[in-house]
Amino acid sequence: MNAGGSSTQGLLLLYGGTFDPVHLGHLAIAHAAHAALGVSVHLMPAADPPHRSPPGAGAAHRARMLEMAVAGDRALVVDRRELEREGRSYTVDTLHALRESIGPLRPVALLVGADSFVALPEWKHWQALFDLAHFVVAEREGYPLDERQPAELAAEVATRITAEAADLHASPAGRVLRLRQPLADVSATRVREAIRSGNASHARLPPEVAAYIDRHRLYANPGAASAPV
Ligand SMILES: Nc1ncnc2c1ncn2[C@@H]1O[C@H](COP(=O)(O)OP(=O)(O)OP(=O)(O)O)[C@@H](O)[C@H]1O
Ligand SMILES: O=C(O)c1ccc[n+]([C@@H]2O[C@H](COP(=O)([O-])O)[C@@H](O)[C@H]2O)c1
Repeated sequence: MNAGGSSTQGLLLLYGGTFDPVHLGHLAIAHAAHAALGVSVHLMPAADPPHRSPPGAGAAHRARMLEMAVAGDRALVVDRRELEREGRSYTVDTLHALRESIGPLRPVALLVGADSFVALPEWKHWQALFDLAHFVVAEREGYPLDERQPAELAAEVATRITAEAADLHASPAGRVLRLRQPLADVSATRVREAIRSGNASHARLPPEVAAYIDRHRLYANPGAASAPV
């Protein structure tokens, strides 16, 4: 198998998120996953993310900021599949639709942060996800994976964990790889809070994204979410 990623049969690595807005922590783990797995990372903004209150910026703004953040970066691409679907962006629905188009054999992996992963048992049909994709779990400041995993998740992980990236290229789904990247202590919540309270948050953002937020006055007031792109 070609682990280099250009083949249509190579590992497809999806990185779903609200990206409200995309920040340097997101880009750091995407690059770490690219380095570990040798394939491009498809950053997939959720149109209507489950299990959280509505984003501060509309989907069109969030996708535009992502496109600016990855422009010219050959390791990262924006994947718009969840923007093209009505209703809540449940991951299991996204993966079923993907499997209908690519079939059962191509390896697929989902990149998630440790805080998302420890909440996996709250996701829709969470156990079915392991039949559809691998997981690549990025460590995150404040979320020690070994301590925070609920027992039902730890039981699933115990039989699936691998330290070998090659295992994710060798089967379609079902393995869990831990990504030990340098931690970037950044969150979109803190970025939004800083902007709302009048503080610049540029150090945590790609410069084009910071300029876009300023230009469209995003996150400064509640009406900005649906303002035109
Ligand atoms: N600094 C980070 N380190 C590791 N993982 C991260 C980091 N920031 C985000 N992630 C992961 O990226 C994915 C998408 O995150 P999301 O867009 O919700 O960003 P966030 O910073 O967690 O946002 P918010 O504060 O609004 O919840 C999630 O799986 C999350 O765990
Ligand atoms: O499918 C679910 O039930 C589900 C519940 C929570 C989160 N997710 C997905 O997990 C990814 C990260 O979510 P978030 O809220 O941290 O941006 C994003 O792709 C979400 O759609 C999915």
